[in-house]
Amino acid sequence: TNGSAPAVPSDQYDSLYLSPVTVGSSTLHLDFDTGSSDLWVFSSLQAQSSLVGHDYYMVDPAKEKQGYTWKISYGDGSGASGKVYADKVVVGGVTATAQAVEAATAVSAQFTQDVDTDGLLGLAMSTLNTVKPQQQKTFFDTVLKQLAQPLFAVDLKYHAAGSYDFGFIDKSKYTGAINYVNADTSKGWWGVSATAYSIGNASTSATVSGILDTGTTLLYVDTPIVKAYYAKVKGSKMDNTQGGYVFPCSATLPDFSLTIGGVKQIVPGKHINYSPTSAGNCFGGIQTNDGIGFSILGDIFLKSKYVIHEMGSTPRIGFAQQ
Ligand SMILES: CCCC[C@H](NC(=O)[C@H](Cc1ccccc1)NC(=O)N1CCOCC1)C(=O)N[C@@H](CC1CCCCC1)C(O)(O)C(F)(F)C(=O)NC
Repeated sequence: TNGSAPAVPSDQYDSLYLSPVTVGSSTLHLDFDTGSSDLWVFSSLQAQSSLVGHDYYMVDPAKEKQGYTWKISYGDGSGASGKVYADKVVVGGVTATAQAVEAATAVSAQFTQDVDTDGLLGLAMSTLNTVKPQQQKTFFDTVLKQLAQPLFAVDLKYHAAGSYDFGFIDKSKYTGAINYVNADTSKGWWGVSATAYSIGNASTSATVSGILDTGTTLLYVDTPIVKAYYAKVKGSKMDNTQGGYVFPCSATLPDFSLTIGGVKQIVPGKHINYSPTSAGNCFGGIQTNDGIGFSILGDIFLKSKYVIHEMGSTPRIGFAQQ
């Protein structure tokens, strides 16, 4: 089988993308996240007050995996925890009959106040799953054998609805050739490395290693690269109150590219103007990975590409131009 689910921006800046998923008998809107491996949902186990504005999973005690718990914390300091159920999960017509559904008993304030997100669907390796006493499979791992091809493809778009394809490559969603590289899954993520970057049409050799991450809004790379980029943006500065590089909203932003598998993967300058700030300037889509330890190729990087994540005998990543 195969199937496709839409990926709809949650706001006008593409802060995150939401996809409809049937969990048990409810349809929830989840953030598909290649940076983590838990499928967790807002649930009837939470206080009613934290459910306001959310769709949520009505737990069935008969489906509980007795004694199983989960607890996850994310790079931005948010987190959630709860209990585990085995239930039907359907994504774009692809059905997992007994998927581990992690029902929240508690979520951090950031999730409660973000009323669009009803949970996350992790698409990293199952080795990162937080369920105890026994780690559980991601949705992708659960359905892998029934998929026509062992892959999912990510088609996030700039200020528009895109899609996640499971089990097939949709030729209508890209142009030109697909360029494949082996994925480094040793840390549980979809790891890639670049051998150069370019700002405008000037190329510089450098090793940039990081992860593809649909659950991260921006593109985080090494500080020297970030400095070199904003040196080309008149009026740009590091603004600690805003938490990153900002610039005049009228600035012309150069294109940025990373060379992966010998092919330049270009991020259009337009995509690097992420959003206006409360201070009247604009916040950059490229920011420093200081404190993270590796680069994160998030939505700013992904939204100009069709990216195939193939879990074959050797995991591979395919890049194509949208
Ligand atoms: C800087 C290091 C990464 C930060 C990254 N978070 C982000 O990128 C959040 C996502 C978000 C958008 C809207 C509302 C709420 C949250 N955005 C964010 O921090 N910003 C601040 C800068 O401006 C852009 C928006 C993250 O933790 N991503 C998680 C998944 C998110 C967790 C919070 C809810 C949304 C999904 C991740 O799984 O992708 C991870 F890999 F980073 C991770 O922590 N794995 C364990």
